[in-house]
Amino acid sequence: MARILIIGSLEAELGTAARIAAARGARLAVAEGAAAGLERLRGEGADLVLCDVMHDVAWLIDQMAAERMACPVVACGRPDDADGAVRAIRAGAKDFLPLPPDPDLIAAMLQAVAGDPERPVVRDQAMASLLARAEQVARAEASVLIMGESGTGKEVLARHIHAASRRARGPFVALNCAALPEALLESELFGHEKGAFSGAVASRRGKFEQAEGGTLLLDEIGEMDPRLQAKILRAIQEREIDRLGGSAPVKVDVRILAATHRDLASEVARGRFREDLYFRLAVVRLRIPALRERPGDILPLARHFAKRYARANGLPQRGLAPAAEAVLMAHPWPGNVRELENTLHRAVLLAEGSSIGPEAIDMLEHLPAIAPDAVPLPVALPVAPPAKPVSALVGRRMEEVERDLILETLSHCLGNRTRAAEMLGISIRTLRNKLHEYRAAGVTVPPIPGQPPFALPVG
Ligand SMILES: Nc1ncnc2c1ncn2[C@@H]1O[C@H](COP(=O)(O)OP(=O)(O)OP(=O)(O)O)[C@@H](O)[C@H]1O
Repeated sequence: MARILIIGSLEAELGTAARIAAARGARLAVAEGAAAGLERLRGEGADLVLCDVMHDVAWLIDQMAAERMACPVVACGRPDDADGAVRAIRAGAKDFLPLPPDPDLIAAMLQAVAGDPERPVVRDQAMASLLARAEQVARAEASVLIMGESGTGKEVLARHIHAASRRARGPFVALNCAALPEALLESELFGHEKGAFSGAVASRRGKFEQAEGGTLLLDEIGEMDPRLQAKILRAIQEREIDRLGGSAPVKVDVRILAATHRDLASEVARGRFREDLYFRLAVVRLRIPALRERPGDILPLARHFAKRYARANGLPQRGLAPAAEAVLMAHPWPGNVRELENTLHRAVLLAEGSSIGPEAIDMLEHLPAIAPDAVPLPVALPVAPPAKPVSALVGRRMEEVERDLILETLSHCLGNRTRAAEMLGISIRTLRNKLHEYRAAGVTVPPIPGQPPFALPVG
């Protein structure tokens, strides 16, 4: 369940955004202004902040950075307030949500921060027995280590364990340990006292305290620095944590789930992961098979995503043609469920007939990530439909291929930045920076839907 902090008045159109988010299961908190919002973030944290551009978004973002808070901020305002939008984006807002809000955009934002609230789709026997085991261990209090390749559904499984546990009514808090530099990760996890570092003007509770009575997922734990590994071990063993700069430990009642795509046992053997922490975390180990190891899940998942993305895009529901099913079954899915999801998202947008045919199944080739600040690429660049093998791209410059892919994806998404970034597996900010570069080089960029092309010069 996503925890959203809304900064602004609910009487205006922001209230509509709040109602849509609440109807989709988000847990809401409201603050009247940026200072009050910051105060709530120090206390309870949030997965996402929606801030009306009437308030000082730039101050809020600066303050959050100074206090080492990593939560994304989305600015909201009238679509004709281009100045407000530009200011907010320049200040570091992740996105601009035009009001009145588009329910699909809110759904996409919620999904991006909190994953899919639905039950995992499972058909293959390998996965069904894993799910049964997960439900069985959910009721215990032991830590669980979830292993599996990237995109196999580790976070989905963690949420399922939380939902099936006695802590289901408590919060589920997730933190990606690979996404943050060490200092930021430390204060995200443990919080800090006033004066702990130069920007710490007030005390703040970290994720451990925010997850009180619930579950904390430490995603990509294999990437964690050994110093922080020691602190996590202490939190599990002693059930208490130390805020940065704190003088007394704080008791915490939190169940820890950890996920990794690495083979942690061999990380231990290489001296890169603490053995004692490994044994603490791995009381129960669940390994999610790669999608190619559970072919029985491919078509049920594909149908599920086809339905979901048709609904999200306001398109008619279409089934998969047998030839399209054959293409899906023949692919090895190195990017696992996330790759399948992106493929079906594209297919729903590309399909033209009464069913989704093989021509709409447009697999991506797997090349190394290009953008250095992109989120780990679940499916990599560039596009190579079956009729255009990757060899056709040989001789072209990487940045040129990347540009074509980005612009093409954006026009498939009818200019919708949030969806395009999601499909490309990069952050909205990376997408925006790229578009800005292209525009500066004189390339035509599809406008934001419902806005004139010049309204938002930053993309
Ligand atoms: N069984 C499933 N049913 C429905 N959706 C799924 C399932 N498994 C994965 N997904 C979807 O696939 C995407 C990737 O899943 P998830 O983020 O849980 O993978 P992950 O293994 O945690 O990835 P990473 O290692 O990159 O963090 C998500 O959008 C998720 O909703």
